This record gives sequence, C-alpha cells and structure tokens, in this order.
Amino acid sequence: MIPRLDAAKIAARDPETMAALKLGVEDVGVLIIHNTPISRPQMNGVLESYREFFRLPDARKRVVDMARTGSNRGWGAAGSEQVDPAANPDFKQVFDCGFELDKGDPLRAQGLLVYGDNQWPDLPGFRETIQSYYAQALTISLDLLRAISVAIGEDEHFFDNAFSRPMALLRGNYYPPRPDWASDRDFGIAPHTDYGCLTLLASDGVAGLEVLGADGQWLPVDAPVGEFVINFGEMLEMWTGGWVKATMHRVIGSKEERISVPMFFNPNHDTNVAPVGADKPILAGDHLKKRFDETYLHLKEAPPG
Ligand SMILES: O=C(O)CCC(=O)C(=O)O
Ligand SMILES: [Fe+2]
Repeated sequence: MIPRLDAAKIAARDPETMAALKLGVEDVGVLIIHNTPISRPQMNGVLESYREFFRLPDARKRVVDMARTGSNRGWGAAGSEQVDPAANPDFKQVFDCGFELDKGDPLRAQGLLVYGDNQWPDLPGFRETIQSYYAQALTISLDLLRAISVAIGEDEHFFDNAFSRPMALLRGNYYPPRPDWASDRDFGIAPHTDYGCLTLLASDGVAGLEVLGADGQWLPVDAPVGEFVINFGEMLEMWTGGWVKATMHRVIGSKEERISVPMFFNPNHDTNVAPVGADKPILAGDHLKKRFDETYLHLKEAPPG
C-alpha cells in the first residue's frame, strides 16, 4: 500500500500521519501527498504551459536545445537521455530549468554547469509560470524533507543548510504515445533511480509511472492533478547510510500522451552527502555531474577508439 498523506497534517506533525510518512520512506519507497499549497488550477496551468512548449515545432524548441550548450538546461529532444545503459535512450522529451545564483554570488566565478544559465523559449507567460512553480515546489520539497528528518528521528533542521543554493532541477517530461517501433528495450523513461534527495512529481493524471517494489514487482503509482508522488534519490540513500533507499522507477508509455513534472530536489553543490562518520566526503555536485555525464548523450564522453 502506498501511503497517501495530507500535507497539512504533515506540517502539523500529526502523529498518525508522521507514522505513515516513516513507513512510506523506510519500507515502501514512495508516497503520495495531497492538500499542498499548490492548487489544482495552478497545477493545470503549469501542465498547460509545458504542453504548449512541447507542441512547438522542433525548429523552435531547438533554439533552447540543451545539446547546444555544455549544460543541462533547456529542451532535451527524444533520445537525448539514456538513464539505463541496458536500455535504449528514452523516447520522452524534456524541458529542464534550475536554480539561478544571485548576481553577486561568489559561486558564480566557479562556472559550475549545475548552476548554468536557464534557457527560456519565446513563449509568452511560460517563464513566469514555470519560475513561480519552481519556487513553490522548492518550499514544499524542503518542508517535506524536514518532516522526513523528524520521522526518521533526526533534528528537523538537519538538512536545512544544504539547501540555500540547491541544484534543484525542475523538469517537464513529455511522453508521446508509445511509438509502433518501440521494443522491450524502449521506454518513455527506462528503469532508474533519481540522483538527489527526493523528487516531488506531478503529472497530468494519465497513468504510466511504475515503482519497483521490494517483492521485485512493478507497481503502478497514479495520482490525479493536484496530488504529488514522492520518491527518494541516491543522495538521500548515501546520506542516510542506506536507511532510505533510492526508489527504482520507470515509464513504459501507453497509447495516450502524458506529461509529468518532477522537481528533483538536489542539495547545494558543496554538500557532503556521505554517511555520518564516513572517511571520505562525497560532494553532491560531483555525484550529480557524474550522473549527468553518464546519462545525457550530449555530455557523455566519446567511447574510446
Ligand atoms: O513521468 C514520470 O512519472 C516519472 C518521471 C521520472 O522518473 C523522471 O523524470 O525522473
Ligand atoms: Fe525518475
């Protein structure tokens, strides 16, 4: 059973809800939250903005193609990402945007790609809608991480310092209807775990997401517009010494097109996400860069020879 939790009750630290949260984090690896500050009409607006973008002719999307930059922000065409080396590149398209450092931020001087410039399409209202959602999704994600911290017996503010300049990435995924040519190695998004701490995932309500259960079975996870699926990422698994497991998930794709909107809640670049007491630090920025380099075709190293 996937716990479905009321965000207002989480915020109030309602004991029953906190127990269900703990179960969702430790045993199930996935949960659903509803009654967040993001209303259903707002979410519909966000979904519609992405829909409009993905409907643009490829020539207009190419203007913001991430493959033209060394970064990972903007449009990712179908086939631009391969999350599972055993599968073919995913047939989804994406649009990614991320955290913008203040003009005077000394981190800027380092030219880190994880804080690269956002690229915005020439589409009235798109940037405003997406950026305002980005800010709200950050707040909801941090609130949830604080509650998780409490639920697993840590201090509420254990993670706070790590999110002052988060490498948080907001993505719109567009899954066209599953193509006729698709084989069993072709996916909307192939099996993978997300790279960061947690993912706040919205969708247009079309089914498609599946999560791998402890029993080895793929379990469909559906949430209507206005509710969010939460799964956990590799950095949280490392940071908690394996207490929280990163959730394996995939989308095979169906006859219906589908849009989903994950907020990948990644910490500051310089965060040490190694377990407490580990002899070597693991920098969040290094882990993220490694995973991007492994999965984005335009960032992959050319094969030797
Ligand atoms: O579309 C979904 O429901 C999942 C998307 C996903 O797993 C991802 O973008 O990492
Ligand atoms: Fe994912």
